[in-house]
Amino acid sequence: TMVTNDTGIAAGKTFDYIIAGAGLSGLTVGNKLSGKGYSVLIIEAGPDASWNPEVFDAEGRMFGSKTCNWQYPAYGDDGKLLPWKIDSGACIGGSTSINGMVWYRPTKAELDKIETLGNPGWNWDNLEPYMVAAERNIPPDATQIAQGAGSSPDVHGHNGFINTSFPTPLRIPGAVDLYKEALPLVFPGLAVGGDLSNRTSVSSASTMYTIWYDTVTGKNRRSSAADGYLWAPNQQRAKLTVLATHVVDKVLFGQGITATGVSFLPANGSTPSSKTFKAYAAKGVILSAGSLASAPVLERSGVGKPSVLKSAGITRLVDLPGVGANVNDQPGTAAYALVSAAYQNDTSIIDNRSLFAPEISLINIDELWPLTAGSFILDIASQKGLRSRAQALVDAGAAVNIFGAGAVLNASIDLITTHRRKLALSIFHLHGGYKATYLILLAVPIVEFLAESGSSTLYAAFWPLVPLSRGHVHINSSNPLDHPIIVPRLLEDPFDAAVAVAAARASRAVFASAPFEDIVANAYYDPPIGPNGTDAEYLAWYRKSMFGASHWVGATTMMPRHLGGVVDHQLR
Ligand SMILES: Cc1cc2nc3c(=O)[nH]c(=O)nc-3n(C[C@H](O)[C@H](O)[C@H](O)COP(=O)(O)OP(=O)(O)OC[C@H]3O[C@@H](n4cnc5c(N)ncnc54)[C@H](O)[C@@H]3O)c2cc1C
Repeated sequence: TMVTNDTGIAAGKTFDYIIAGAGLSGLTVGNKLSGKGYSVLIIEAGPDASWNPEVFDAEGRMFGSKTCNWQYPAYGDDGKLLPWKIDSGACIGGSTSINGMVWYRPTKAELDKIETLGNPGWNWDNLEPYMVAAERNIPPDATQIAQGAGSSPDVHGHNGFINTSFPTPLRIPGAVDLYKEALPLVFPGLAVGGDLSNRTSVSSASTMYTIWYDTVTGKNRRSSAADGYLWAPNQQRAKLTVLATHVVDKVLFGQGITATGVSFLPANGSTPSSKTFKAYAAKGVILSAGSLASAPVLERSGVGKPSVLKSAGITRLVDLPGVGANVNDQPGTAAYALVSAAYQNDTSIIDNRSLFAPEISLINIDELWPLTAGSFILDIASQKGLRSRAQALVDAGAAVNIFGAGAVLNASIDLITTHRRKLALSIFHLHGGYKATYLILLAVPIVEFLAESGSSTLYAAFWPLVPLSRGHVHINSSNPLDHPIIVPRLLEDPFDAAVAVAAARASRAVFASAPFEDIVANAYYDPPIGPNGTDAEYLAWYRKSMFGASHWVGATTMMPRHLGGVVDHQLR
């Protein structure tokens, strides 16, 4: 495999495929296509940082580091800069060179919904073999198992390219024990286990990461997409070229809007016009510049929302308003409890390691708002008005699970998912408040809850997992070296706000629970909002302290065009 910064390797040349972005998607697809004998050029804006311990040492990275990080600015609706920046990988390996490395599988219900959204074939049964093929799972050893790690071998691959394992040694086993005890008290019904990839029976477990333990150096090492698919000695390819430190400007189009190649330029220039080069693709161009950069490439190429293209002075080729719309990330924050003096130096409770989130929980809606007699879900079920309204939605092709009088109505979920914001709002109007949204979110976890330790604290980081709020990313000019304008609009939707407040309250309850009695000196340390704090107080704090959880999706959505989609089920 050729990895180079030399423009001449690509300028004016023709390849079977050209790929924009050497991150998770670009490297994986580039590896597979070149492995089948196609000539492939991957153009990556960032450098090769394989030498950098911040990238290869799994614990070498500090939170907020600028190495290999775009740190995109984020804006409010009012055009003002937000106080936090957006982390996104900016070197070979993309975000897998800087991410939290947390590894677990989605549920079948979640994956199957991608298909019902209008994407034939995108379901659990078809995707599961690829999950198996990607992974080389290293089971926990006896010490790790004794400390709460577990492994269900049949929910892992064992011969793939990405190493996954528990860290050596496991982090804060004493505190994790307490978390495992306390979490089900606060989230009744939460199933604690050892392996979070076993999603049929486990929703809280010690964390596995995309890492492997190097016995020579005694360090945990990051297993990035580059590690698995580019640098690995047994993955070298005669026909794969990676051009680093070059930015893809546009896709070149021929007749019938067929992609014929790309224009690109060195990443360190400031005026693009004089330094733009072209490379040609005989079979296809693949955009994999990440969820916040692929949409801008499309817009610069003349594909997007007409008003955006017009104000950037770009000639329109395709009117596709979904480009850059529908952006969403999970709004995260963290709440801290002060650890009592006696435990301040106990490394089984508090440590200084930078592997994120030793225990992770995925909270279902009925664990956040328990389903008890008299709770709103039973109220809703007994309300005739909602039943008939919901029936109307079902008749219109919506997917609604209505639990009432022992009956469960299930239907296609097309409409409710694709228009879920609209339908959620119409249900709101019927019943007021967010509670009715319960109807459409029963099947998937709605909060991710990470149990952690700080320097003198224990803390929980958390976020609504399926936010209904939507933001956008668009170009501001035709200059490919300018950052796009990203407007996240986190926590705009009332349902997201309700989930956020409930998660924040629950985090305090965890540290105020009996298992933490001896360990915690102040469960309400930061924020200093006590047990009687109002929802408004919690929400105000949440909005002030929140950041994007770095799981951005949506700007080039795969779904039918009439629903706002950008690519079809074959990613075209
Ligand atoms: C801080 C952080 C923590 C995360 N934690 C986790 C985690 O713990 N577990 C998990 O599963 N996921 C995590 N993720 C998410 C995961 O890493 C991403 O979902 C995944 O890497 C996305 O893959 P991608 O190929 O779409 O984009 P990326 O991997 O980001 O790759 C995109 C590449 O395109 C390049 N590029 C951008 N613009 C251009 C251009 N114009 N021309 C050429 N190249 C360009 C970028 O430099 C980058 O290398 C995290 C992400 C971040 C940022």
